[in-house]
Amino acid sequence: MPIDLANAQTIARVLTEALPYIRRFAGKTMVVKYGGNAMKDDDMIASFARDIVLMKLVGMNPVVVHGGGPQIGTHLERLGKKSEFIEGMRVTDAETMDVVEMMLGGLVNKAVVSALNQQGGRAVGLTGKDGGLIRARKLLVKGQDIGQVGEIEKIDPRVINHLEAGGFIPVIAPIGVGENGEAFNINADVVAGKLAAVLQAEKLLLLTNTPGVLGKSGEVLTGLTVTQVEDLIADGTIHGGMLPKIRCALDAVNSGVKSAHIIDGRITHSVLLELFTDAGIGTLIKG
Ligand SMILES: Nc1ncnc2c1ncn2[C@@H]1O[C@H](COP(=O)(O)OP(=O)(O)O)[C@@H](O)[C@H]1O
Ligand SMILES: CC(=O)N[C@@H](CCC(=O)OP(=O)(O)O)C(=O)O
Repeated sequence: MPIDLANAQTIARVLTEALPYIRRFAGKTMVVKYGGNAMKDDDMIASFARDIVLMKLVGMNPVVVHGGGPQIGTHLERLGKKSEFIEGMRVTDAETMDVVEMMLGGLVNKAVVSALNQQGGRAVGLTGKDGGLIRARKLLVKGQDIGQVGEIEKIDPRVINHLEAGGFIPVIAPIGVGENGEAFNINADVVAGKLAAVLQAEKLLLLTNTPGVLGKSGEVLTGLTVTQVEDLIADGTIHGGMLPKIRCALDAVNSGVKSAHIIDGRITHSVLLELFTDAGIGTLIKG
């Protein structure tokens, strides 16, 4: 079959345009948080997996932290349990904690691992219990006990470093371990933010189900300062699941992560669009 020269040249042009970004980011750690809302179907997961495997193959070190809030919710409903959220955190009794550990550490983690391996990656799934990765203690939300919800006490990144050195892609479920070996449910954004800080990542990418942080008229906000964010929280423009996201993005950039991005994980190849274009997509938060 004769070569379609125009098409081949377009592919060559796209590849060479990506070259400066590939050079800039080679060897750099990128923490990518993949929210449960952005993994609604197999095509979405496959497209995400291709982006991550490509990042790895061109020399970056992607570390994936996944959520699974909607998946936990669906399973709890099947069991006749309704969830309550306070400040974006799921109130987690003992029975809910079992479901969280089953869904995040089991089904969701393995779906992401499997999708990455299907695309030619070598992914390894972990929870914060593995290798003592995430040490946690009970989180009190405004002084209130909301069950087995954890805050991070310490991250020991050695297991991640070993995996990276061996060419593996770590895929982390946001479950922490307490001092007595008990499991804690931790918001995935919080885990991603802290991990990005500990690893001194180049970027923290938070993939969700909105085009970014939206203002009052539905416009995508970008280049937000701490004061602007506090105002948007105070007047209710930022609420619910966006609260932990924006807070951990700010914490990450204040702890040395070069930039944090809240992007639409429903868009095909959103990760590559963010990494390989000057303008990027979604909401950028810089230190
Ligand atoms: N200002 C805002 N801009 C965008 N989304 C917002 C805002 N305030 C609240 N949200 C809510 O936050 C949600 C994203 O958080 P969440 O549902 O926890 O997603 P994920 O599962 O990706 O972590 C959005 O779908 C939206 O309902
Ligand atoms: C304490 C807390 O709320 N934990 C979350 C953990 C999963 C998560 O964060 O998932 P998404 O990123 O998909 O929202 C939960 O139980 O839903």
